[in-house]
Amino acid sequence: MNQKDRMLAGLPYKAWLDGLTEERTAARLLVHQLNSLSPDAHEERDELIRKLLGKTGELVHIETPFRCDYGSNITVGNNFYANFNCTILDVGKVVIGENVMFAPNVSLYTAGHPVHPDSRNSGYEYGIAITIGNNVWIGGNVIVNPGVTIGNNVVIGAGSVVTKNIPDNVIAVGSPCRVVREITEEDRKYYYKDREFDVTDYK
Ligand SMILES: CC(=O)SCCNC(=O)CCNC(=O)[C@H](O)C(C)(C)COP(=O)(O)OP(=O)(O)OC[C@H]1O[C@@H](n2cnc3c(N)ncnc32)[C@H](O)[C@@H]1OP(=O)(O)O
Repeated sequence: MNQKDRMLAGLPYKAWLDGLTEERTAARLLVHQLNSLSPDAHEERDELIRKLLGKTGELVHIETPFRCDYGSNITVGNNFYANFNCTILDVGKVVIGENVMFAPNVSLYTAGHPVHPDSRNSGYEYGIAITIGNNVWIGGNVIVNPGVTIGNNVVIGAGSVVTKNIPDNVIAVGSPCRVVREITEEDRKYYYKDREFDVTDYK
């Protein structure tokens, strides 16, 4: 296995060997182009995002600045929105489902280093895949750590550090992020706390 195969398999690998530095440089050039676009350059932005990311659904809107390591290890489903300053360290695979929204400053870190200083100084590091389900809203300033899977129909509260898997149909918050409650049919009525929808095209 070369270092890229090791990286994508979640094994310890060296990030500067076997063409990985060159791949990151190529991605950084695309990211730089993306982040330098005029806000009204909608088509160019869409094209660059599709060139940068591995696979993308139909509607994908990423506000700039956006940062990632490779881009090619990120798969995004249909109807994805990321607000300003999203950082995805995709040395491991990142799979994002359909209808997913990120608030500002969301960071997905597949990358990490051994905790023992001697092991860390060996230069070996790792990437462990992150998976995010369908219909997920991630609040502002959330960090998702290596290896985490977030289920379907989940809300992650602002400022959370997600260190463990989160099941389907829940609200989870905090550092470390923990489930606070299930999302139920009762929630359908409200748009914010106890404020009910007053519109006719959605109830
Ligand atoms: C140079 C670079 O760019 S690196 C890329 C960026 N990557 C990162 O920033 C990842 C940083 N990694 C972390 O935060 C990791 O969680 C580490 C290294 C601290 C994990 O250390 P470990 O010894 O494996 O801790 P472990 O995962 O077993 O967690 C122990 C407890 O601390 C909690 N915990 C772990 N990390 C955090 C955190 N960052 N914030 C809050 N709680 C945390 C866990 O939930 C767990 O809680 P519990 O005992 O209540 O279940």
